[in-house]
Amino acid sequence: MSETSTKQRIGVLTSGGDAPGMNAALRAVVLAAEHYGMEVMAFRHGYEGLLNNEHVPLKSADVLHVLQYSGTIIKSARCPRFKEVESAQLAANNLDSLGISALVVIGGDGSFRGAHHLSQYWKGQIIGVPGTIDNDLYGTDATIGYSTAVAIAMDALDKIRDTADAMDRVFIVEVMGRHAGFIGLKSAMAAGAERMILPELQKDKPLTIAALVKHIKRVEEVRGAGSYVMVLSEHQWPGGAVALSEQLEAEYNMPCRPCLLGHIQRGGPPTPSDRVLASELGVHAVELILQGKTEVMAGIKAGEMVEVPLVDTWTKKNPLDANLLRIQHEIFNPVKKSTRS
Ligand SMILES: Nc1ncnc2c1ncn2[C@@H]1O[C@H](COP(=O)(O)OP(=O)(O)O)[C@@H](O)[C@H]1O
Ligand SMILES: O=P(O)(O)OC[C@H]1O[C@](O)(COP(=O)(O)O)[C@@H](O)[C@@H]1O
Repeated sequence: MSETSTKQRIGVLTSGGDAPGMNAALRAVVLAAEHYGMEVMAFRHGYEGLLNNEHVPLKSADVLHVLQYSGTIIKSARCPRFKEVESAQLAANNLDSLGISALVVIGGDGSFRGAHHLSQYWKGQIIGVPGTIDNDLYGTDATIGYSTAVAIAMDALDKIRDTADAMDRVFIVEVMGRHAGFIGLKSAMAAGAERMILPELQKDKPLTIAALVKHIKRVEEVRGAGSYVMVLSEHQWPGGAVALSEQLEAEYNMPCRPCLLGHIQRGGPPTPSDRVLASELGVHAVELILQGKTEVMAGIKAGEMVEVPLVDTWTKKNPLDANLLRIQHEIFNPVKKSTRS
């Protein structure tokens, strides 16, 4: 506690890959904390800032008009050394020296693992706020940033469709989500893609070029010449969309173009859904602190605020939406089961 203040002091940081809406979550944490008579100390550059004592007080004036921007005003980082015991001990000492009694970690599953690691050496409260475009955290229907990433991917897919249609071309559009196909599935459905290759589906039935070519040809037989747009989650093919499209051309003489969306999916104005989700979850995190909770993630389930044990968020998995998969694979697939071999 600072000498002049008797207010409860809480810490906050953003960690891992930045996600659209993180600023809205920060704003919500700061406004809620002030509302309840607490003060906020932010650590810049995620866990790096916690280790380097790179901290800055955050007041409501600092978070005015930030919720419409992606990125994070306190910066984010990946901090591999945080896995070490000495790092957690150092972080605990730094938090105690600053009189911080609770820490809000805005990030993904790695950041929550880091929070759990810290909890082994620090007695303060720790609350997670799900901030990742990948939507791969158990216990919440949505993570902050996911809606924006899907909207960006859909917008790109719509644009690709225009040129693909004009030239009767095959396109492979690579989207983010190293281990999770949520962005791929939702954007593929939203944009009417002919095919999607997602990490979860790859486990049962890995993609082969022969199967892909067969599907492309069957679609052409059914519909006539036209466009074929495929959504490929990153890391699902050696060399990604570029290598796959080169192989299609070289080995099957099938003109194909790759398009990598990459970090575009993490920028631009967050969608209304992400802004509102981040606002609700940021306030919820502060209210969980007031309730004395620790080692939980503030989440949302069927419109209700929930708290999820931090460990569950990465040890358990949300499956891909089975109904969306069924519709994509069976109802929207131009190639019907009876004609597939
Ligand atoms: N097992 C772990 N123990 C301690 N810290 C971890 C652990 N896993 C991840 N972290 C910390 O969390 C940071 C963010 O994790 P990362 O997986 O990169 O992003 P995200 O939180 O978005 O999933 C890492 O750079 C590291 O500092
Ligand atoms: O920005 P980086 O470090 O290149 O990481 C890219 C990765 O970050 C993400 O955008 C988000 O992942 P995390 O939430 O795990 O950080 C992934 O979709 C992508 O694979």
